[in-house]
Amino acid sequence: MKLPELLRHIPYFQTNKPLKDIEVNGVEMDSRNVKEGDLFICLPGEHFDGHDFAQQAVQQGAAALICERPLEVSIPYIVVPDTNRAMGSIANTFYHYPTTSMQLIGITGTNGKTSISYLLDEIFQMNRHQTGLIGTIQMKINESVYPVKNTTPDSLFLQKSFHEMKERNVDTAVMEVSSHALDKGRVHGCDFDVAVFTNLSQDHLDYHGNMDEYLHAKSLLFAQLGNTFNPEKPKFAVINEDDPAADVMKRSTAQPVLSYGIQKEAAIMADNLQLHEKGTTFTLTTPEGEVTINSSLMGKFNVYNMLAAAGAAIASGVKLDVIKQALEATKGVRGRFEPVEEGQPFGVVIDYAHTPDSLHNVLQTMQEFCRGKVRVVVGCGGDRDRTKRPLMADVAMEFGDHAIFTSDNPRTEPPEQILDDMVEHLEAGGYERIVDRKEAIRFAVEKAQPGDMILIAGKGHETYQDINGKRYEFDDREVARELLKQLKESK
Ligand SMILES: CC(=O)N[C@H]1[C@@H](OP(=O)(O)OP(=O)(O)OC[C@H]2O[C@@H](n3ccc(=O)[nH]c3=O)[C@H](O)[C@@H]2O)O[C@H](CO)[C@@H](O)[C@@H]1O[C@H](C)C(=O)N[C@@H](C)C(=O)N[C@H](CCC(=O)O)C(=O)O
Ligand SMILES: Nc1ncnc2c1ncn2[C@@H]1O[C@H](COP(=O)(O)OP(=O)(O)OP(=O)(O)O)[C@@H](O)[C@H]1O
Ligand SMILES: N[C@H](CCC[C@H](N)C(=O)O)C(=O)O
Ligand SMILES: [Mg+2]
Repeated sequence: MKLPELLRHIPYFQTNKPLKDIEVNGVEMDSRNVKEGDLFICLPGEHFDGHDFAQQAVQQGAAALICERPLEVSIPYIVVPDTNRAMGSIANTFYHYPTTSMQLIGITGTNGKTSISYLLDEIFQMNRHQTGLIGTIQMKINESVYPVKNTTPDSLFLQKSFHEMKERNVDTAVMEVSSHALDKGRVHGCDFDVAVFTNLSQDHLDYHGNMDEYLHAKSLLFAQLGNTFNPEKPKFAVINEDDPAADVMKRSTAQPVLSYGIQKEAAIMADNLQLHEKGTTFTLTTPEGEVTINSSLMGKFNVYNMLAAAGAAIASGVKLDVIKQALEATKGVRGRFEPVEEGQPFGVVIDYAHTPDSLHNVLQTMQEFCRGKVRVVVGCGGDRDRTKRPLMADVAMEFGDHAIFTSDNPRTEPPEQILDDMVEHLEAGGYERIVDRKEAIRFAVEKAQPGDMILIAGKGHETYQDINGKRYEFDDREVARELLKQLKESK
C-alpha cells in the first residue's frame, strides 16, 4: 500500500521528505521485527521508548517512521501528536477495515468477560457461524488457537488478527475489552455491532487511580459503539440493569439498549431462578419469547453471564431455541468454577476469582451447597492494585470457613510483603499464611474432611507463577491433581 493512502485518516502531520511514491509492505511497532519496506511506529511505553529504536528499524530496512518528534534518520518520518492513536487508524487502513464487514461483539466489565465470550462463541457456532474470539485465555480462529499477551491486544495485533479471521471466513468475532485497552485506545478502529457491560467492582486501581476513572474507561466502549446510524441493522448496547453503573453506560451511547437483569425490570430476565448443586434452572424471558434453561453452570453470577450472552445473541439475530441449545450444552470455561476430581471425598474447585467481588460470588455459591467447611486458598497479584488485598482477605475470612493465604504471581514484589498487605489488619491465628502455593494447596487437601469444599482461587487457566519477571510452571489443576493422588496413595 502507498504511504499517503495509509495516512489518509491522519490529517495535518509534519514530515521531512516527500512521501508520494513510498510503498509500505508491513506495519511494525517492535523494531526487532522490522523487515524491508515496513512502516515502523515509535511508541512510548512503560519500559522503553520506541523512538530509541528508530535507528535499528532503519538498519533493518524500514521504509518510513511514525513518531512524536523529529528524528535524526535518513528515511522519511511522519510526526503525529500521538503515535498510539495513529496506530489504530493506520492498522485499520492497512488491513482494509476488517471489522466493518464482520459482526463484532465487545464485552467489558470487571468480571465475566471471558465467561460470556465463550458462551457467545458456542452460541454463534451452534448458529452455524464461523467464529473468532480474542480474550484472556487465548485467541481462537474457528478451531485453531493462538496465545495472546493481553486480554485485549494492541490495535496493530487486533486489526491484523481480524484481517486473518476474514481471510479464514470468520463472520462473527467476540472479544473482551479491558479497561486498560479502552484507556489506551487499543480498540480504536473496531466497528462494534454489540457492546456488553457485565458489572463494575473494584480492580485495577493501580492503573486507573480511582473508581470514577475506572468507570469512565469502561464507558468508552459504549461511547465508541456505532457512531453512525445503520439502516440495515441496529447496533446494540447490552447492559446489566442490576449494576449501579448501568446508567452511565446507557448515557454513554446513542444506540438502542437491551437491558438484562434478575432484580430490576429489564428486557431480558431470569425468572423462576433455581440455583442447585448441579447447576442452574431458570426461565429466560426476552422480547422474542420465553424458554426454560437447564444449565450445568453454577451460581447466580453465571446466570448473569448467560443473560448477557443471550442478550448479545438476540441483538445479533440468533433465535431463542439456538440460544437455549448452546447454553444447555456448555460445560463452562477452563479455570472458571472448574472441578478437580480424583475420587476424593471432598470437592475441589479451581476458579479465576481475583477480585473481592468475584471471590465473594464464588464463595457464596459454594457455601450454598457445601455440607462441610469451605476452605479457600487465595493470594493477590504483585505489581497490581494493592488496595484490593485486604478486601480479598476480608472476603475469604467472611465467606470462607478456613482461609489459607498464599502467593499468586508476586511479580517483582516480595511475596511476604503482599501477604502482609492482605492480613495485617486481621487478628492473628484465624487463618493460615503459607507463601509457597503448592504447600498451601497441600495444607488444604490434607486438612479437608468428607463433605468439605476447597476453592483454589485466582489463577484459573494460568499455567505459571510469575516470580521476579520469571515464569515458573504452575498449574493449580495439575498441582491439585498430583496432591490428591498422593493423598489417596498415602491412605
Ligand atoms: C502497561 C501496559 O499496558 N503495557 C503494555 C505495553 O507494554 P510497555 O508499555 O511495557 O511497552 P515497552 O516494552 O515499554 O515498549 C514500548 C515500545 O517499544 C518497542 N520496543 C521495545 C524494545 C525493543 O527492542 N524495540 C522496540 O521497538 C515496543 O515494541 C513498544 O512498541 O504494550 C505491550 C504491547 O502492546 C503490552 O503487551 C503491555 O501490556 C502488559 C504486558 C500488561 O501487563 N498490561 C496490563 C496492565 C494490561 O493491559 N491488562 C489488561 C487487562 C487485564 C484484565 O482485565 O484483567 C489487558 O488487556 O491485558
Ligand atoms: N458475572 C459475574 N459477576 C461476578 N463475578 C463473576 C462473574 N462471572 C464470573 N465471575 C467470577 O470472576 C472470575 C473471572 O471470570 P472471567 O474470567 O469470566 O472474568 P473476566 O472479566 O474475563 O476477568 P479478567 O478481567 O481477568 O479477564 C470467575 O472465575 C468467577 O469467579
Ligand atoms: N488480568 C488480571 C489477572 C489477574 C490474575 C491473578 N492471577 C494475578 O496475577 O493477579 C490482572 O493482570 O490484573
Ligand atoms: Mg477475561
